[in-house]
Amino acid sequence: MSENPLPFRRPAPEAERADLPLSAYPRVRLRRPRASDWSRRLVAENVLTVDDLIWPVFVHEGDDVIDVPSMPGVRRHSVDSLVDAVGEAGELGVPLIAIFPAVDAERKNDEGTEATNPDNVVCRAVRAVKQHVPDVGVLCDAALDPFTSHGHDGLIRDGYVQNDITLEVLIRQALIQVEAGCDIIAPSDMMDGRVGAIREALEAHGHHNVQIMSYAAKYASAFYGPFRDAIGSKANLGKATKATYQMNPANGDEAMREVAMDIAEGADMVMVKPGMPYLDLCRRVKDAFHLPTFAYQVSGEYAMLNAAADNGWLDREKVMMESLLSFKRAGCDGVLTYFAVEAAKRIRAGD
Ligand SMILES: NCC(=O)CCC(=O)O
Ligand SMILES: [Mg+2]
Repeated sequence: MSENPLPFRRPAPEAERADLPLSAYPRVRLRRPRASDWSRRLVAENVLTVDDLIWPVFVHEGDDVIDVPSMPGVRRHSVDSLVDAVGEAGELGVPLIAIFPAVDAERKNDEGTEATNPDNVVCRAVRAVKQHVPDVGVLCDAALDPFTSHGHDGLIRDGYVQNDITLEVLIRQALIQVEAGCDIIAPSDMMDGRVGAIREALEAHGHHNVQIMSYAAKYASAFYGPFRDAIGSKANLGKATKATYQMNPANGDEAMREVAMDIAEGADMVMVKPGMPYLDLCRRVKDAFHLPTFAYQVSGEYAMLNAAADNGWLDREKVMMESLLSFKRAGCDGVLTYFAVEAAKRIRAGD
């Protein structure tokens, strides 16, 4: 544990105190190692590599490719154009993509039944990607929000998103995605018990090596707005809140309980979401649990950096790289980011 369990600070013994850098100036000058580029590189504590990048992508039923206005540079792909885009990401060395569907309105209903259709657009996209770009890992969400006419992640009875009946649907959704070739299931619904339920079903069906990356600490955040434009769920959700299942941004200790529960239920890796406003949780989770830990730099974070850059207020490439490096410094093993391909290109170019 990094926290000091004692309620008071132990005074440093004299010998230790003599080594404190502040008292040692000018013997100690922290600027010495910063004086040249080679030295800054030599002592860098963290580095962002292409292996740290997970690329979220959008796919829809049509043959056209549609720009997402609130996420400059992000597109809703057709299955064919998705395969090409993933091919390019794979060439750059991006290890994993996350596929999100924009589902046609007429396929949505209150029960989200399209989520369990083995020929839905997610499964078709997974099959196509695994056929043409087999060396890139594929992650799929388990959650109903892209498929429900109310935009919630679960089934509603008596005006409440019900936990236990939703689990049954999530299990079926996870299984069809795995049968289509998905490598990692990422439950993003925040129902209690979903990781255990999905893990049990995967084991029972012989899918022993399918990993679960749990959206363990997923907050009821206002930073998801542009994502809802991209998958077309914003109008479905309207002014409704997801606060009865996603976490309160005020809470940190509760996130630790969420993570502990998901690990106990069989998660191989966990995620904190959103990213930049929640870096404290990344650090706490990594320090406490020592398992692969990821952050999702969500659509609103991407949109905000782009909007400022488009106004000339920020240097887009620099804030992209700095924001991604901050996830490594906070203890993350990797980051889901809409910048993944661009960042990979920059890393490959050596700058
Ligand atoms: N389950 C995936 C998301 O909800 C993504 C949110 C975002 O990028 O804003
Ligand atoms: Mg949970």
